Amino acid sequence: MIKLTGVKKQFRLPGEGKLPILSVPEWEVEEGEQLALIGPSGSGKSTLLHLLCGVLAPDEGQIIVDDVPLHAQSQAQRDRFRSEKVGIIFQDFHLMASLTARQNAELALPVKMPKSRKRELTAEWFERVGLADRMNHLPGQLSRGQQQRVAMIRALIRSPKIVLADEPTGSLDRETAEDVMRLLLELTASANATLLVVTHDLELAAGFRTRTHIGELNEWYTPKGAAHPAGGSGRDPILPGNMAEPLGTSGWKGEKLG
Ligand SMILES: Nc1ncnc2c1ncn2[C@@H]1O[C@H](COP(=O)(O)OP(=O)(O)OP(=O)(O)O)[C@@H](O)[C@H]1O
Repeated sequence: MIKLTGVKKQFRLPGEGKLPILSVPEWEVEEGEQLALIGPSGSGKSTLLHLLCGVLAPDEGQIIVDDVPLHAQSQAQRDRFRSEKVGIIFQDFHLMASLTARQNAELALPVKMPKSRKRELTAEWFERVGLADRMNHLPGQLSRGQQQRVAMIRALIRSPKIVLADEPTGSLDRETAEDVMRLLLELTASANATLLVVTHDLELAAGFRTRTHIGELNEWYTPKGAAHPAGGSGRDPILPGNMAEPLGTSGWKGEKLG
């Protein structure tokens, strides 16, 4: 579903030359996989999401997402790819304050879709996330957790093949964060969408069966395919207390990439 080969990304800083950000020799994510992306601040997690949805292009290497060679596409082609195939969820929801929750969700639907179909689809989705009675409220009249649920509907309503979430629970309290993450995992699993979540929350990351850690110096670690120490529960008892060490050396039989 996602395959990166020899990807390099750097940014040009005025007066300072080029700053290397990401160097990914090889990395694959399978269709339907749910993956937490963790790593220190500034290690390039958001940059990676921007490359995967085509906002940015790599300086070198190949990025193939759902059979689309993004590295070989124009910005316009990548923009079309993003609107058709990718759902994106942000830490701060990015809802339009002057539109109702339902109107915000409808923004993601094709302009040409009949209004009656839009109404039907949004009603179904608001029911699914438990907000059927809040559809006509403005974002400012909703709690932060409810706003993130609306943003989730907007990201998922077109049934994207890939869902990218950048710190989706970063501005929520613990209980709400857990609820929102649970819902995101359930909704993407039932749609067989591939989910990548950037998070600093190690407790939430521990709930993901697959994780990739980007460390200092662009080191990549992934426990993909490793036997899970916690058996069937999907939780890694090692991770939260052991973040001084990268995942690949923490007791997981992690495969170090790069
Ligand atoms: N447009 C840009 N121009 C120059 N430098 C940039 C640009 N975007 C990001 N960077 C730099 O790239 C590095 C990686 O940024 P990025 O936002 O991807 O990291 P991150 O791992 O998501 O960090 P955080 O966890 O703090 O959000 C940082 O040093 C950042 O300053």
